[in-house]
Formats: sequence, C-alpha cells, structure tokens
Amino acid sequence: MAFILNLQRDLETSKEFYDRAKALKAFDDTKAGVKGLVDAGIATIPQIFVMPPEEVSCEESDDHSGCPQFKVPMVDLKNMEEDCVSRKKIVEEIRKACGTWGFFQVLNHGIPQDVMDEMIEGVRRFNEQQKEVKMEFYSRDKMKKVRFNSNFDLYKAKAANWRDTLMCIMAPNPPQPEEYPAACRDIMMQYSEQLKKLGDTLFQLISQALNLDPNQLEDMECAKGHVFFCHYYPACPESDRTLGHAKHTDPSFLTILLQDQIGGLQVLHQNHWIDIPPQRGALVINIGDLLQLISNDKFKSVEHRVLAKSTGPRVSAACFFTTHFQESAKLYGPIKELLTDQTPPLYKETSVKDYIDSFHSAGLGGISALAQLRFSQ
Ligand SMILES: O=C(O)CCC(=O)C(=O)O
Ligand SMILES: [Fe+2]
Repeated sequence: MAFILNLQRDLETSKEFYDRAKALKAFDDTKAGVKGLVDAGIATIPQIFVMPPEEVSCEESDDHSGCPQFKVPMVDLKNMEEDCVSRKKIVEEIRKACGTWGFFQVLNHGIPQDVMDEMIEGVRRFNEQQKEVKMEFYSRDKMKKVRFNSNFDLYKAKAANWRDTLMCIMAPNPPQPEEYPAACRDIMMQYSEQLKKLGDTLFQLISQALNLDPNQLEDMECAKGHVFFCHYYPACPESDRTLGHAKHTDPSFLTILLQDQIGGLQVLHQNHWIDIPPQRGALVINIGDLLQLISNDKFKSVEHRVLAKSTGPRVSAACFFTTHFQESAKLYGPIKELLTDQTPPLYKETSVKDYIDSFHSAGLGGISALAQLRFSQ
C-alpha cells in the first residue's frame, strides 16, 4: 500500500523529472492494476493515464438518443429457425447493420440470462478477491493461456487506460481446468460453450448477409477459435482526463461483448460518438478488421471506445473470434465470390497471426494494420 502511494507521489513530481518509462514499470510491478491504485485511495489519476483533452472529449457525442438514425441497431433473433420469412428479415437487418454501423445488439440469442449474470459476477469476483491470489495470474507472457494484467499495450500506448483485464484463450484448445482462476473457472467454461454455439449462428447469418453459402465463414475457420478479454473498469476519480478503453477497432473476425449495467461503451458513427446503452439480456456484436478484410469492405470494422466513469466498477467480457494463437499458414484475403470487375480486391492476403502482429506493432497514430494491407489506388 505504502509502495503504491509512493508510486503515486513519484508520478506527481514535477514534469521536468517525470520519467514515463520508470512510472510505467513501477505501476506494472505492483501487479495490482488500476484497482490497486483505487484501493490505495488516490484522489487524482497518475500522469501515465492522462490523455489529451481532445481524445477524451465527448464533443461529438451530444445526446442523439432521440434520433432513430443514431441508435445502434437491435436485432431480435427470435423465430430465426422457425420460418424463412423471419430469417430473411433477420439476415437483412444484419446486412444493414454490418455495412453501416459495424455494430448491432442481439436479443433472444439463446444464452440464458443467469449464465450472462454469472459471467459478469465471476469477473467481478476475480478482480475483487484478495490481491495476492490475483497477482499470481499477473503476466505479459503470451505463451500463457490465462493471464491477468493492466493494459495489454501498457508500454506502447501513448497513455494507459483505466482498466484491468483477465485474458483467457478458450477455443479450440481451452486451458486445463486447474489453469483457470477458481473465482470464475466454472462460468468461463460454461459461457464459452454457449458462445461457441452463438458464434456459429452469427457466422451463418453473416455469411447469408454477404449472399454466401451459410457455412462459408465457418468453413473458412472464422469461428474456430475464441479468446476472452474480461475487463474491470474501476470508478475513476478524474473520469474526464482518461478513458477506460481508448479508441480502437478489434483485430478479430467478430466480437461478442457482454456488458453490465454501468454503460460507457461508444461507437463512432458518422463522426459522432454514440452510446451503446446496456440492455439487460442483450449482447453487443461487432465486426472485426479481419471480417472487413475478407468481406472486401462490404462490412465495416468500426472504431469504438469506453469512457472512464466516476461510478463503477464497470465489468464487461469481450469474446474475440480469432485464431492467431494457433500455428496456421492459412491465408485470408477478400472472398472470391464477392469480387467482380467493378469490385476488385481491396486487400492483400494475410495470415491471422501476421495480422495480429502487425496490429500490435502498428501503434497509435500510425497507419492501421488494415490500411497497411490495402492496395494503393
Ligand atoms: O468493455 C467494453 O465495453 C469494450 C471492450 C472492447 O472494446 C474490447 O475489448 O475490444
Ligand atoms: Fe473493442
């Protein structure tokens, strides 16, 4: 505790002597994450978290809640299997959402409410348990299937985000039962099984939305692997000076996100930051960079962020469909069936692993990993 307070004092020393690398390392070495700072009773945020005002600004997010065109689409999957009229309507809604917003929410997706509630509670339990137990999992070792840390890009990002994350590679080769944290072992395994089914369903619907055979994306192994990023965003004493999750796109094929009732997730739509309001029972679905690439820009991977909040903690669980942790030489480029003389391929081929490596080294402010693969026009 005293160490954290000293760290805080260190970070507040005059700019002249401010050594960012040292401050980052000192924070990382606590292995207590952002929650550790909050538990130590800080009243101001350490310098490493401070972002330029324009990055935190909500200017673009004036209240658009009354305008239907600024509402993230909600797709009800009820009756999806019952009759082809309902399915057609659902596929149409998904086509529209993926081509414009890159985001939609789903209801009646088949995952029981108690499983979703318990997943949120499991992540909360993990983060709120005794610090010593949690610290055992603190690591940046990419070989570990289960790891906990604060800011996967701590040493690369321009500013740290107000967030701690438990990361777990779940499919196709899940960890051994004893490798999971006891606080959320059972629910992680259960939720992962449910997500595998929902993932298959969504990839079928998205294939149809691209006018492809329903099994095409699954046959391309887009649904083969998934990884959990379970986030814990403590209440922030200066929520207007940092973000819970800075603006980014997801490097996955597809992301399924479960969020609690706190809110703060926003998507950039027509240059406005639009809230994605928590709705009990709903899951947030978004297109990742790799799906934008293989759909040849038919579907969009759109920037999003999470505000830091003075209330909280906020808990969310993002499930990324990706296979980069598997050795594979499989290459992904624009799907041939989507190409014509008028719509030639916009991207070069890449393996998932190379894509993720390039995503991580692209850094903020540089050319995005997706843009690097784009043929110049
Ligand atoms: O916590 C959230 O709501 C969003 C998380 C997110 O965007 C991510 O993990 O990529
Ligand atoms: Fe994301």
